[in-house]
Amino acid sequence: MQYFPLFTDLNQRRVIVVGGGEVAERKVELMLRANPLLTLIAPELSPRLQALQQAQALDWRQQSLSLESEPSWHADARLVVMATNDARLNREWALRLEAQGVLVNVVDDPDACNVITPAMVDRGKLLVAISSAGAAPVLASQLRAEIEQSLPASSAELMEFVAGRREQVKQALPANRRAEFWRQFFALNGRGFSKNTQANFDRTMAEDKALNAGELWLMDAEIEPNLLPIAALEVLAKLDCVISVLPLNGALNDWVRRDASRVTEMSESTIENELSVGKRLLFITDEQQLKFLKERFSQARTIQTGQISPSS
Ligand SMILES: C[C@@]1(CC(=O)O)c2cc3[nH]c(cc4nc(cc5[nH]c(cc(n2)[C@H]1CCC(=O)O)[C@@](C)(CC(=O)O)[C@@H]5CCC(=O)O)C(CC(=O)O)=C4CCC(=O)O)c(CCC(=O)O)c3CC(=O)O
Ligand SMILES: NC(=O)C1=CN([C@@H]2O[C@H](COP(=O)(O)OP(=O)(O)OC[C@H]3O[C@@H](n4cnc5c(N)ncnc54)[C@H](O)[C@@H]3O)[C@@H](O)[C@H]2O)C=CC1
Repeated sequence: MQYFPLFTDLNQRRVIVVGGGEVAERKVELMLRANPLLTLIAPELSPRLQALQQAQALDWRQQSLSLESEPSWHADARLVVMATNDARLNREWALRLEAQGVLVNVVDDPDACNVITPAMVDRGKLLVAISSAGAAPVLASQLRAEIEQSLPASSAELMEFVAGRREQVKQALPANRRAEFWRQFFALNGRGFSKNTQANFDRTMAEDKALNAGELWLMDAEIEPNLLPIAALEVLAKLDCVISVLPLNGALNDWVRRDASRVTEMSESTIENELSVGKRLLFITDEQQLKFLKERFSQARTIQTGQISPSS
């Protein structure tokens, strides 16, 4: 790797472009997207640069730079782009700037650069940068065009949407489930923003919660344990807690996971909390309370003789 890619914050940082021709124009237009304080040093400006100067997008210092110029010309610059048609001047100042640790780009002289500009796909917060280290700018440009195709213009809006919901996802999901959440969201939504994006987000969130939520099982206290289906035994063997006023009868007690806790009651809010951290609960109670729990917890499933109810 000849160059290491880094993304530089140029917002309100001084950037100086030397030269006012076609190349300077292209670099200025690119860099203005990053909102720098832009100074242009050149004796004359191309028509497009003149228009930008009139729109106050840049400061123009109308002068020629020379090898004898005072170094103060670049005093506050974070980045300097040398884009005159005087190759010797470009290179000489580039070497001096490099020696002082200033970032410098020389448009037609990679050896004199300590930074080079990649081909880029700009979708707001999402930015793809492609470099060939100067070996093949045309290939970088072709790849850029290919990637442009796979990222709709509305990707930028999608990035804003996603950035605005990162905190919500952090709050809602533990760290080990967030990456999977986002993979599912992008698989469902794709890379563009549409009127369905919010619904796609909500659906992914709901599915993730359902997938990772605990289980609430209901069983009538009158049930005859020997008539339970095999599937019910598997459920019993994985329980975290059994809630039952009466002690469990012998066979049932054997089938429930040995270290599951046994309690005689549990409040609605405790049930909610336990389910939200993935606990598996079994309520053994009378018909009336079962009915109440079924209405209160829509995800509840019932264990009956001969069958267990399908998941909702
Ligand atoms: C080192 C670097 C310095 C810098 O500018 O930062 C540099 C140097 C040089 N470019 C030259 C030529 C061309 N450059 C392009 C195009 C782009 N050049 C860009 C970047 C860079 N060019 C940096 C390295 C980037 C990297 O490879 O990682 C892009 C990616 C970004 C941008 O400039 O915005 C932009 C594509 C943007 C896009 O399409 O997305 C084309 C094609 C065209 O114009 O259609 C040609 C003509 C074909 C050819 O000659 O290959 C020459 C020879 C000049 C001469 O003949 O004298 C040199 C000097 C040399 O090689 O010595
Ligand atoms: N135009 C192109 O597509 C390409 C150009 N290049 C090279 O990039 C350089 C710039 O190209 P262009 O912008 O097309 O040239 P250009 O001739 O259009 O512009 C050069 C600019 O530099 C200014 N300038 C000259 N001496 C100066 C000094 N001492 N101080 C301040 N400003 C000064 C001029 O006033 C002019 O505005 C040239 O060396 C060229 O060979 C390289 C690759 C492609």
